Amino acid sequence: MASLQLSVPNIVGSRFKRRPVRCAVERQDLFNRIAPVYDNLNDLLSLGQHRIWKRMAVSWSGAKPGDSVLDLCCGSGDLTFLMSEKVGSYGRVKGLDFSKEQLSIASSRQYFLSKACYNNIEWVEGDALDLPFSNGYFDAITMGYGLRNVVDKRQAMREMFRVLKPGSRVSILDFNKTTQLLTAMFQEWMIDNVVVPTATVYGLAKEYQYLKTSIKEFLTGEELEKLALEVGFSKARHYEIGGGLMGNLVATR
Ligand SMILES: C/C(=C\Cc1cc(O)c2ccccc2c1O)CCC[C@H](C)CCC[C@H](C)CCCC(C)C
Ligand SMILES: C[S@@+](CC[C@H](N)C(=O)[O-])C[C@H]1O[C@@H](n2cnc3c(N)ncnc32)[C@H](O)[C@@H]1O
Repeated sequence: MASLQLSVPNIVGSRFKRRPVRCAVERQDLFNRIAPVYDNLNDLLSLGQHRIWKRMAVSWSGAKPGDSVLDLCCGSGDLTFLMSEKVGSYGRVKGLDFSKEQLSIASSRQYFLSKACYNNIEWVEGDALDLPFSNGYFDAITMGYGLRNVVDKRQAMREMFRVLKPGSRVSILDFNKTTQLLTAMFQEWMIDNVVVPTATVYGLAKEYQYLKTSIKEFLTGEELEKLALEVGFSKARHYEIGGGLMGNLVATR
């Protein structure tokens, strides 16, 4: 088990080849700020349901024992740990994120959760828009609640296509920009009347208000499928889950 230095987590060095744009720096700062409460608020505000949605995303990725896989925008590592269990000790998992604080939480969790297979995880501080990996490197990719947060969704999709092996899949879980009026109204009501008031207790109101604007600016399931096909994926299908509140795009290279 890698020795953990809590102050300096076992993260591979920064692999930024270009400076993130201002908007990306603002998002980087946002996720650094919410890192200490992120996991607990996800459990509380989704009544633990997000763990089911994440397991579905990992299953859809097609990851199997011995694979080399990537969890993009890994944050505190929820999907990274699930992918680690899926590929086992002979597999390899890279969890990439540009938030040092999120990666620090992930690295600490790896140490305290201390499952043998978690030795197969490498944490990488990097940019989803400029991945530090070779073409055709991964057997599967997951991206949980990341695509909505990157400043250039097309570039992120291009990079996922580039680093995937032919015939392999990417599984992208996020909020669903639903076209169902009642679902949209419920989603917005929950954010306004439950999520943001709860986050306010932690002094994070504006960070969680961002959820609403980011969903409004996101792509619908149909638009996500179209984007995946445009960048070169051979197949793309968006599944609505969680009563339509969430969605998962599965695309095959
Ligand atoms: C795991 C979830 C969200 C992750 C997440 C993604 C972001 O882009 C953020 C941006 C800014 C701040 C926080 C996040 C963030 O946490 C989904 C579940 C957690 C949500 C915060 C709760 C959403 C509530 C649903 C709209 C309604 C749930 C109804 C029912 C209890 C299942
Ligand atoms: C909502 S969190 C999702 C974390 C985790 N995947 C999960 O499902 O809980 C979004 C993550 O994306 C990261 N992120 C956003 N834009 C990024 C980029 N361009 N490169 C790398 N990470 C990015 C943030 O730092 C944050 O940790």
